[in-house]
Amino acid sequence: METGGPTLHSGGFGNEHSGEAIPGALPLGRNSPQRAPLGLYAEQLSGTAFTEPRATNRRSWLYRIRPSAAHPPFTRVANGTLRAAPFGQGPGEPAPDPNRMRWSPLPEPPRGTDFVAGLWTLGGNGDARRRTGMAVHLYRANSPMTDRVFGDADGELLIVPESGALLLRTEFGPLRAEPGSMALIPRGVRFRVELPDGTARGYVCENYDVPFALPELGPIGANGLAAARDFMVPSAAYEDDERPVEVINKFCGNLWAATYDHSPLDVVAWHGTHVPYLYDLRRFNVLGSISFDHPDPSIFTVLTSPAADFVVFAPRWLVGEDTFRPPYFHRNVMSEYMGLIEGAYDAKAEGFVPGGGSLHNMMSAHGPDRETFERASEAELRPQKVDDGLAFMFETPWPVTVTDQALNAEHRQRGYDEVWEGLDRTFPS
Ligand SMILES: O=C(O)Cc1cc(O)ccc1O
Ligand SMILES: [Fe+2]
Repeated sequence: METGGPTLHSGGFGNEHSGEAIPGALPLGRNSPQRAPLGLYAEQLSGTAFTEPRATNRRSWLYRIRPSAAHPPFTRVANGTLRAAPFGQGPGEPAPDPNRMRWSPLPEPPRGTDFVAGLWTLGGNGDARRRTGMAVHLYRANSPMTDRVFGDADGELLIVPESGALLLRTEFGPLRAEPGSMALIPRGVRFRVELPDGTARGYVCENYDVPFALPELGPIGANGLAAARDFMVPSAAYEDDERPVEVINKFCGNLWAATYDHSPLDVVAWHGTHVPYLYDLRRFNVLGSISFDHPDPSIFTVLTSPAADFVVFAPRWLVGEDTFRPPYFHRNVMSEYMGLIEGAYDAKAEGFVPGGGSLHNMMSAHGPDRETFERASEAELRPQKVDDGLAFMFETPWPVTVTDQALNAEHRQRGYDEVWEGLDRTFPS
């Protein structure tokens, strides 16, 4: 039985939140009363070390019908198209590759593919066993998860829907993530994905590392970029289902499953800092240059962590005088995976399409394609609104090693280098 729909409340990213599906279910004044209210079991879920400083400590207390501990052994199940760090080290796995790469959207999945089965790993870095680095996944699904629930011990999941909404039924309550929003599921939090539109497609940044946080604002001041209060948390809702439910646990890169004799989404009340969030990317307060030059895209950072920044290219005005306005040519120590949620991106005239993606690895030279370069070099520099698309970037300090399936995918666009062909010399000889 589900109590409550996807009602949300604001309360600010990183704050102490709480939820209570039945009044009185949440203990007051202590976390572990001798007997928790309503016969519930108290359980702590720690996302950071117990001793982590207050500002970055993440933990929640869950008050549930049955303790998560009551389960039979986990056994290995097939990983499908999911892969994990370390990448590029197993036999036959591609070595880190400096070439620029671009992909068209994933092909349609077989009928009956749910969110977990539809996860397809593009690549990543670090090592899930050492809690460092990140992975880039895409997903495509045409079937809701039924009688199974997923939890990722390896990291938090930043989910970016591109097509089709996701109804994320989490231990903390439901979140409905539409294209144009992002959801953040903390490490270890269990959830089931339903598909209100029947099908869904999108991107996932799996962060093995220190959890995502809002970036500091420095000279920007007290406001701007993503506002803490725009991160919504679910209202508590629980399932009281005594039926077999398979819990899939992603652990050190592999999938393990155990069948519980009840739904583990049975949390009646909770409080804490280790909670799922939903954020509408159009709430992002875009800042930029109002004089000249194209700012570095770090100004568009929504969330940051040591392993990855999540950067959004949202509608904005370009007013730079005597300025080449699209992204400049560059070589970057950081590695850039980009995806497109809708429309077009101002550095690429064609080929970079919604549901597709590009990878510009550490120090690989990239920037505007020839067509964009020529157009922007001649453009009349009136104030111009860029509002025909929504793109994002997962930017990571370490090279992204792609998986064999990504390197050899039919939907990888061979010949991507050609977009920079014909940038002929104009320097007089
Ligand atoms: O390569 C890209 O398109 C991403 C990007 C955008 C930008 O505005 C400046 C630098 C950069 O890497
Ligand atoms: Fe770039």
